Amino acid sequence: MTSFTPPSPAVLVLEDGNRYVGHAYGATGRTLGEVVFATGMTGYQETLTDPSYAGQIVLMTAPHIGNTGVNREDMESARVWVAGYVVRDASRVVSNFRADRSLDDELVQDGVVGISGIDTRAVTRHIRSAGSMRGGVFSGEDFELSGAEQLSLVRAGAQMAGLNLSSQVSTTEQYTVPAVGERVGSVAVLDLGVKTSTLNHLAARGFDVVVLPQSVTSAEVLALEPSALFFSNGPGDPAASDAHVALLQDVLRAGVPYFGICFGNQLLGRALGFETYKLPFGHRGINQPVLDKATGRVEITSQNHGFAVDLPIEGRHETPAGFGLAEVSHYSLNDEVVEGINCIDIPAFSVQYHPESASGPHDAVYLFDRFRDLVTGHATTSSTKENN
Ligand SMILES: NC(=O)CC[C@H](N)C(=O)O
Repeated sequence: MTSFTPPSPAVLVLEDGNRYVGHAYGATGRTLGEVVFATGMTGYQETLTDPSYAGQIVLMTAPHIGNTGVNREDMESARVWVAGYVVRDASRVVSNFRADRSLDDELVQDGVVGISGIDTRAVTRHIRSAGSMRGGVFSGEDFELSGAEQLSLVRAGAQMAGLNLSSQVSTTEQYTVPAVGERVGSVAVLDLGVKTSTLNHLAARGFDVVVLPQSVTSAEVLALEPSALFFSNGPGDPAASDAHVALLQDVLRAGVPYFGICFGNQLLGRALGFETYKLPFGHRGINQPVLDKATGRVEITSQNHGFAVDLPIEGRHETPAGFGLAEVSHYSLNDEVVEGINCIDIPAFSVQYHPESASGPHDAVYLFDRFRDLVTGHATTSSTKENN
């Protein structure tokens, strides 16, 4: 006779007092973080291993999660980074030829507390109107805590606004990913939570990719004499990253070409002297429409951000930090949030979305070619200047 073990209970508690009871999934215990929703219908493994999600309890709107398991090739970093995971229906069967373990096992291995059986549509609709907020998932013994105790733990948790998380996700040692094919130069990458796909895209454009810890100084970056500088995506509030902003300003003043993705776009905005602000519930998904103003082309993009640069989408703007003119190159067709910055007078640009996708459509991959062309074009211009 087989015996049925009922799933053990878990609860998702939001800081406004809302509670959603479901089943324990992944590691058992307690976790706190900012509750955000992600709308990608595919690609949960890439989402979970994107370091930008550190400190966040991620809720998937796709109702069925885990069916393709976890495999080695789709890791965007060495581990799952989300602080917690909320799903509707956790697949009990792994069904993919590439899978080498289940998502449940992966979450347990990385100590990530999750919850399944949640009406994720209801939570998403609530967050969409009330905004992202702090929350907690409680299972095992922590499920037995009183509702009041759970709520006070949630309310004592860190707010995402003002949080610097770079040191939690960055490499501590410098390492290099060698250029693939014909070498065009080297790019210094500030690892603020970089994804593997991004490094591979840069290497595939002929760059030796020198990945640097987030604690590096501008003097150390310049001593490497890189052909270009790149700032990655990453978790936390860009307004709490003053040291990275100062580093970027120093390197831009030295004339080094720059490309930034997501956090790297927000930090370029700040380095130019503009402000960033927190969005009500952010953009997280793989079908976010963005307009490329220069071409009029609409790109369907992969996104994951809760903050944005405060800059009018029309016109060119004098940069308060003295880097000449800058303009918005791309903006969101959903809500006109800035999705890209182009500098007119210095060789620097960035996008708020994810051209490396992983997961998501490949519409924006041309930006890596644009970066290579900026660097090689720039090298030609400087050597022409030197020759004259
Ligand atoms: N993916 C990212 O780089 C995210 C940037 C920043 N942490 C945000 O939430 O907006």
